[in-house]
Amino acid sequence: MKIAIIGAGNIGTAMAALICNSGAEVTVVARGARLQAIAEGGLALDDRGTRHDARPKATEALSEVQDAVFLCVKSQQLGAALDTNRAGIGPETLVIPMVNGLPFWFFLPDARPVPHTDPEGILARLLRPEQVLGAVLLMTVSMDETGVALSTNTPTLSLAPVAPGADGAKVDALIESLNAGGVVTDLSDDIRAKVLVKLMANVTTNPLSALVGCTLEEIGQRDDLCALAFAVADEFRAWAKADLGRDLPPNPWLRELLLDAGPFATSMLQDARAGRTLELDAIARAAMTLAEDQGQPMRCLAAIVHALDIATTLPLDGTACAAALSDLTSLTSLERTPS
Ligand SMILES: NC(=O)C1=CN([C@@H]2O[C@H](COP(=O)(O)OP(=O)(O)OC[C@H]3O[C@@H](n4cnc5c(N)ncnc54)[C@H](OP(=O)(O)O)[C@@H]3O)[C@@H](O)[C@H]2O)C=CC1
Ligand SMILES: CC(C)(CO)C(=O)C(=O)O
Repeated sequence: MKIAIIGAGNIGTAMAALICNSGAEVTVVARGARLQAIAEGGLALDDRGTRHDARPKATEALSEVQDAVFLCVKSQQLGAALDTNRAGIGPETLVIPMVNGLPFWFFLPDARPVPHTDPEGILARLLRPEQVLGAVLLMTVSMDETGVALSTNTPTLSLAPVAPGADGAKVDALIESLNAGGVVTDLSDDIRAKVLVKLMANVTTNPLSALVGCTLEEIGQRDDLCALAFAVADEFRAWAKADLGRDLPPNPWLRELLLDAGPFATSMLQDARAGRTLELDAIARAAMTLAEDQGQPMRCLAAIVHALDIATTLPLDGTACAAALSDLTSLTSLERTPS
């Protein structure tokens, strides 16, 4: 199989290093110094002490049609990444956006749009719903200063066509390649349920972690942070039930997950520390807007997003952090006090 990975950050590097083990012909799309480094020295993943070194092809843009293309960029970068690589994506190419957040395809094949996820309409224009595979990746990856991806758990991936009419044989062949490379992959019969559970974990932790500079474990351990995460979870769960008829796991499940995750800096905290754009549109604003449209605004999440929007540096330092936490905590206690 010809498999391309667009984006050679945390997830793209980890995926490329593993898929190269499978015998597939792998091409990585990167840019700038990262492209040069991969072209010259390959790339590597260190999975809890086991190292996977790989020498995929490296290019600035795809020029040959692929069997499958993994989009390993941030959600707000999907449109531009697709556009630049149009030559590698034919009508039969499977396209797998490996992003967190509420995905642009969530309501397909219905026409209902997911706000904030395809602002320029590029994804809708360039992709046929039948060629898109929804993906939920459970993996924690960061990168060391030499460009080696570091992961702390076995990558587990769920995939599923987002609309009827997908090429089932090609999907099966892709799943076989992924498993052969060491990405534990299944074909999900309810990918949207998995998206919502993963998003509940991200929406409750990523923005908060970027604001106050805490790891997942710290959110689980500190009562003040955990209360805020739970307040967002309550809002998100209420929207998912009212709008989508979906039940999501309860708060004790969330706390267990956070404590089990250990001292991991979320991808949004990594972005905050590096001064990069935060992935708030897909992870927070999409669901916030849908909930607002339903007359059920997510006030606590909106307050965290507002605090991120007005911050001059992120994560917040000592005094600013204490003030923001005090404001947020008073908001959640007001919400929980019956009038
Ligand atoms: N890290 C994690 O543990 C997890 C992350 N995720 C999700 O996975 C997705 C990817 O995250 P992550 O890997 O951490 O993000 P990174 O920011 O580490 O990687 C994104 C990479 O894509 C590159 N890129 C962006 N646009 C293009 C383009 N047009 N052409 C080529 N390269 C491009 C960026 O390059 P440049 O630096 O040049 O901009 C960067 O190297 C996100 O949605 C994230 O939320 C999901 C599960 C876990
Ligand atoms: C690994 C995990 C679940 C941590 O929140 C994540 O998806 C992220 O960092 O974006």
